[in-house]
Amino acid sequence: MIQAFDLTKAYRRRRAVDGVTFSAAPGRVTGFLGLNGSGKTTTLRMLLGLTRPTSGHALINNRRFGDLPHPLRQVGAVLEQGISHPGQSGRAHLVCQAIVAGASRSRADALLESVGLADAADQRTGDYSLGMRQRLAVATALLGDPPVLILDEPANGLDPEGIVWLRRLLRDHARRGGTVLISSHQLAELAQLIDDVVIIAGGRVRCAAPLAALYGATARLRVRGRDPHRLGQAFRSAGARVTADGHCLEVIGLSAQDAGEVAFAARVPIYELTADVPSLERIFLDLAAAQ
Ligand SMILES: Nc1ncnc2c1ncn2[C@@H]1O[C@H](COP(=O)(O)OP(=O)(O)OP(=O)(O)O)[C@@H](O)[C@H]1O
Repeated sequence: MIQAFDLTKAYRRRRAVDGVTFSAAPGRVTGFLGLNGSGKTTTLRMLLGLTRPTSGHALINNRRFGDLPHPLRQVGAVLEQGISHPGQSGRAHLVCQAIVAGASRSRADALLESVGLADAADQRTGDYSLGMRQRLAVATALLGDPPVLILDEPANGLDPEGIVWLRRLLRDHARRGGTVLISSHQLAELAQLIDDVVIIAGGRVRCAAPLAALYGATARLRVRGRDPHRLGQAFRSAGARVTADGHCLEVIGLSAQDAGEVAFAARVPIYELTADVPSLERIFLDLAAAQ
């Protein structure tokens, strides 16, 4: 579990992060989205005890990062590239890090295999491509087999096969009860991976919700039924915004399932019900723009 409570970071007078509160739950993948400069990296660094908050605090599994007894066994992080010495081989880097994390050499070898770097293990990391460095960073994060993963743009530089691999890895981690917090600009990819979403803009959280609820709340339904007037009233009573378009109604604020239930309760037969669900990209841009 990751919890941020009113996290604030000011540089000189400017607040890069301003009262950020959210949580990322075990068993779920949480996407952390924001435009460039919105405060994502600063927030993630505060979660990991790398940047001291001006105010507020963060907990990982109910403790501040600095109070975790075995931090590398509790949290794995991918924060930036260039974590390894360019003259060191991938294997040497991972074996050194395994010693720090209290993991075995055989775990390092197994991870090289599972991230697809076995054949390149003895190459200098300075000669690695961006995608290979990302794979090595993910392997490093997994060394201590931590339940919590915090990943800043881990898909950067990964080819399509690498993205599918990462998606599987993170979903499996969550399925086993792990907590995953991931920032990414690749929204279409992210939409296939995440359960919950936190959107940050100008250092503030604009939205924190399950992705399904966000889609439901922003979906535009087109409904045609026997009695548009009565149907419109029933939808409005259920809290939706309704506009009439000829014999059809446009409904915002209800999921297709809820709209069906409302129509059933109002005893109005439905002839047609289609949902126009906006993409995560559209939702994100609308929320990020509403500063
Ligand atoms: N050490 C620092 N000193 C001064 N300002 C900083 C520092 N670190 C970050 N900032 C500022 O804080 C704001 C948020 O930066 P941050 O790196 O957290 O954004 P981000 O959402 O991760 O952006 P990106 O997607 O481009 O990586 C930016 O305006 C940045 O210039």
